[in-house]
Amino acid sequence: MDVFQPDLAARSPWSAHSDKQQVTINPPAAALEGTVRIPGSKSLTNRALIMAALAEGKSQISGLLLSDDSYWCIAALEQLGVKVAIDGETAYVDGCGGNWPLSSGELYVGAAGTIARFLPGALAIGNGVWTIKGSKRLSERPLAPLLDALTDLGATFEYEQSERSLPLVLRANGLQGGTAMLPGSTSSQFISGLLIAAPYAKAPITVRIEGEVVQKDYVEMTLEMMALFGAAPEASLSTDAPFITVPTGKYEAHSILLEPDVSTCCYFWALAALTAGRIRTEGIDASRTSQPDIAMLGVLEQMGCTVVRGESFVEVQGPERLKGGFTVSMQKWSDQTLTLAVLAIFTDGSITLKDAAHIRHHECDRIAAICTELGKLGIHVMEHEDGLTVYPGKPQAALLNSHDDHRMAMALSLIGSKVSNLRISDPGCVSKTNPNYFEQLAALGFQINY
Ligand SMILES: O=C(O)C1=C[C@@H](OP(=O)(O)O)[C@@H](O)[C@H](O)C1
Ligand SMILES: C=C(OP(=O)(O)O)C(=O)O
Repeated sequence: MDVFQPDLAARSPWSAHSDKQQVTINPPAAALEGTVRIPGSKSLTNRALIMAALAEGKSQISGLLLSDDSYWCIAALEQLGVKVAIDGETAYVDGCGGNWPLSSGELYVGAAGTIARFLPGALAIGNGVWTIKGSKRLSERPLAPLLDALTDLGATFEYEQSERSLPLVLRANGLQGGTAMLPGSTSSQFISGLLIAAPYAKAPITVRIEGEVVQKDYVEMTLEMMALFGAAPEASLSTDAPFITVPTGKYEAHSILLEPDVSTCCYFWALAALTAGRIRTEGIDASRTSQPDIAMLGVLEQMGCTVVRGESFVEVQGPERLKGGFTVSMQKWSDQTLTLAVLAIFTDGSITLKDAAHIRHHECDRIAAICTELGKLGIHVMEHEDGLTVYPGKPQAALLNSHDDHRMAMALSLIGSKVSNLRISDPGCVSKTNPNYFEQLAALGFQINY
């Protein structure tokens, strides 16, 4: 077994199964058929929580995700003195109007890239001294371009371990206006993080983006949410020199019902694809959602699935035989690279996934990790700098390592619909975005044993 220590300190009280060494998955006895209730979107939840906290007045956020990433977001906002009341999947947030009630303290953001990239700017608008810490992996993930941009706009950072990464101390003294430059190639979250804070700067901020933006739709999602909370950013994203200008102002409290998490839906749509089954997920209008992973549906159709896009549901029916033999650019929706890599095993031709070099900086080096784990199953894989090629094969049962990465665990679990006694280490890591994942599989007829 690999020597690999998950960072259990990043598991929140909303996690489950972090005490379990491994899960064994066996395929369901009957064809997969059913409706799966998917929890709220991580990306929408953390954006809404932070904007509601900055806003003037009381916001109601319904359809909230209850997972590690949202737990640490709420915990950090409470450390800043913001009152957040949770009732089921609804949060009531007493916004601070841009003046954080407290002016110093320590914030822990777990393993959440969204919080690590969205909070520094939001804190920099005020006056205070804040220590920000995160999981071991999050402390290795890139942050420098955002910190440099915030430094240029007036924030001061000191570093407790490595330069320009967590853990850090932020001395906030308001954000100046002006132009900030950010690269687009490493993480869209840097851009979102600066945009969220920008209305509270002392003068308008223009964010200029250098190079192509990975996962650009997440920037659009940020702009849409800012508009819902009353901001008026002006974006020009489709040009060679993309920029966004944000006028000064304040967010206004807003009541909002969040969509289910499309990234999580993808694992269930993939299960329908793999088993010639039929799975329906409720609450998503595929023609309107801003969540980029909705692109999965088009690729599933290319693989032979039948997809019904309802006004408030999506249903996927898998074919007798999945088709492969194509290349997909994952630049815009790279969280599903792992899911497609697993689907590729069970098709009639190799699949190449490209333009996803940035996922080497996610919860683990996802390209290296998926190649290693598929290799353990006897699957032929070619690793590329920006992706991988997966060749169809017959996986043998194995113990797979989830690399403390919720998407590794959820993607690898799909193999359990085809292979008996598939084992995955540290199943609790799914709680970053979907603590009840293995219970959802059990409800569909999988045998799940810890
Ligand atoms: O803004 C967001 O909510 C997200 C942006 C993406 O990150 P990167 O742009 O850092 O790749 C995505 O992978 C992540 O799951 C959510
Ligand atoms: C990359 C991801 O998360 P994060 O928000 O931590 O970047 C993810 O959920 O796949």
